[in-house]
Amino acid sequence: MDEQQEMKVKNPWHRPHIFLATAGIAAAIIIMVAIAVVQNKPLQQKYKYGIVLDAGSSHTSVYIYEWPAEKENNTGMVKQKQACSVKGPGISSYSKTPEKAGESLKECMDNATKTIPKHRHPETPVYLGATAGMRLLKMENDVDSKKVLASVEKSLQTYPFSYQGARIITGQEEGAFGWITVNYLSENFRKASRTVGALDLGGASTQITFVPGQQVESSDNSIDFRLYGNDYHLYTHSFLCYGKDQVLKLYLEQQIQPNADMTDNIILEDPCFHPGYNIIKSFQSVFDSPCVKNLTNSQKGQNFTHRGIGNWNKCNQAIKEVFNTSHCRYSRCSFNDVFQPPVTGRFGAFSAYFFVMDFLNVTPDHSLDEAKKILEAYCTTPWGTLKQKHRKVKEKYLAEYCFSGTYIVSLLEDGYKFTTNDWKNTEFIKTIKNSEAGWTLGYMLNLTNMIPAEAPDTPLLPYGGYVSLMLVLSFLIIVCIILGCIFFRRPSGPAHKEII
Ligand SMILES: O=c1[nH]cnc2c1ncn2[C@@H]1O[C@H](COP(=O)(O)OP(=O)(O)O)[C@@H](O)[C@H]1O
Ligand SMILES: [Ca+2]
Repeated sequence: MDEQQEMKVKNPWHRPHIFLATAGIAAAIIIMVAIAVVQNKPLQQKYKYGIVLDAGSSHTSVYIYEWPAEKENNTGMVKQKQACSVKGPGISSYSKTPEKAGESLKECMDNATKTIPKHRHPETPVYLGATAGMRLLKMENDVDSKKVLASVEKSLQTYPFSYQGARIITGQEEGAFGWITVNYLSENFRKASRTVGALDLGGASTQITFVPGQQVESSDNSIDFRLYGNDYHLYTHSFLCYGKDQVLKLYLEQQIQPNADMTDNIILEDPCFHPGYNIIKSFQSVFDSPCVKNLTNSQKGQNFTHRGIGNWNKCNQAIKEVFNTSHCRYSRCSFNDVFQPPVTGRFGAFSAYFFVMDFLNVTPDHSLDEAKKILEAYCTTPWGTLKQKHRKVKEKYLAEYCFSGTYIVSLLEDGYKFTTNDWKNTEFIKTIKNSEAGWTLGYMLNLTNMIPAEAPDTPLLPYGGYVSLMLVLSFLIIVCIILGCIFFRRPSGPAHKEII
């Protein structure tokens, strides 16, 4: 055999079965790599969007939510993309200039137009829900409240989105949708875990919602949902006038005891305000709501001196007076003759609960007694010292944190009958996984039917597992074919002999 012939025989590529095997493995590797690349390539996510305006008593917020377009019915998928705080007061404050209510939304709605991709605009729903500020305005003046709603409606209809209506939501809706939001974001529905109760504190009303351990005796307080294959029977109540701004009016009304011939020299020595706090206020500014009594015209023009004395014990005692516990037509009540079963389980307390407790640095690690000590120290701090220390904090908030914090503790303890253990089970929260806790998300999920009543049929394997299994099986089949080729190929010809 000459040298050239020997080279030819020893070159493995000249043996078809080795060539076949190598080519097969290479093909398998290329296919696997190709699939892996396609699989891991960040697919261009297709998102859908929804907008909810929370028209609260003190201000309006515009929330934009987003969710992957293909997974609408999967709980845990909808997230808050953006929140925009509308400049100026809540829409109910525009009762005498209703056209300004609609105008006030412009900046945040223009923002939403920029944030949401243009091709999604026509299918993006927009909802406006107004809460207790508008409930009170409606009680006071139905025509004015309709004008305000018409004004915001007109403004929202000028945008390229799918306008779905502006309305005053009920207190039950506010409570129930807040509960849905916190449990949806905590994935308690999907995992069928124990739910958490929801506590919302606004400026004009406050809500408590939880799954009770006993029958709800009053139909007004009962609400049922079937979510993800489970039935939930909720207890919920909304106390109008017990948000932190309106309850301050109730409290001041009790403190001032106006008489028919009020003089200009009335001085209110207030234990819930700081020593050194001394401000002249008009009676009108306190008695300007249906939560408190009507003033005569002469009383309306008069002023009083609001003087702080910073006495936490007296403040706490005085606040308890806003809860009427003298009557209860049910087996048990919270206050004001409202049925309430004993609280049970964990609670998430949001909105003003969070703002106040966050400012006062009260955390779930503090016991109820420690929280009271912190409040006592804060309430007795002179007003001048506080203003020096917190120059950037709005003066109105700063002056009212003593009252609001003491009210929160009293609402939980004296109002809802929280024990020290229930307090430990309560967390003050602003957001869950970057989405704000509040009624808006639950409201949108409900109106868009995004939480299915029944749990969807889950595939045997998750998508990732399915792809991996298919890859492994394909690889094994290819290897088997190649081995089969090698194994069953009859050894023949001189080339084969010469290798051995
Ligand atoms: O930073 C803050 N510190 C203290 N209170 C705040 C802060 N931001 C908002 N608030 C208060 O939270 C409450 C929000 O109530 P909202 O306007 O939602 O009323 P509603 O829910 O009763 O209609 C108001 O009392 C408002 O003053
Ligand atoms: Ca609110």
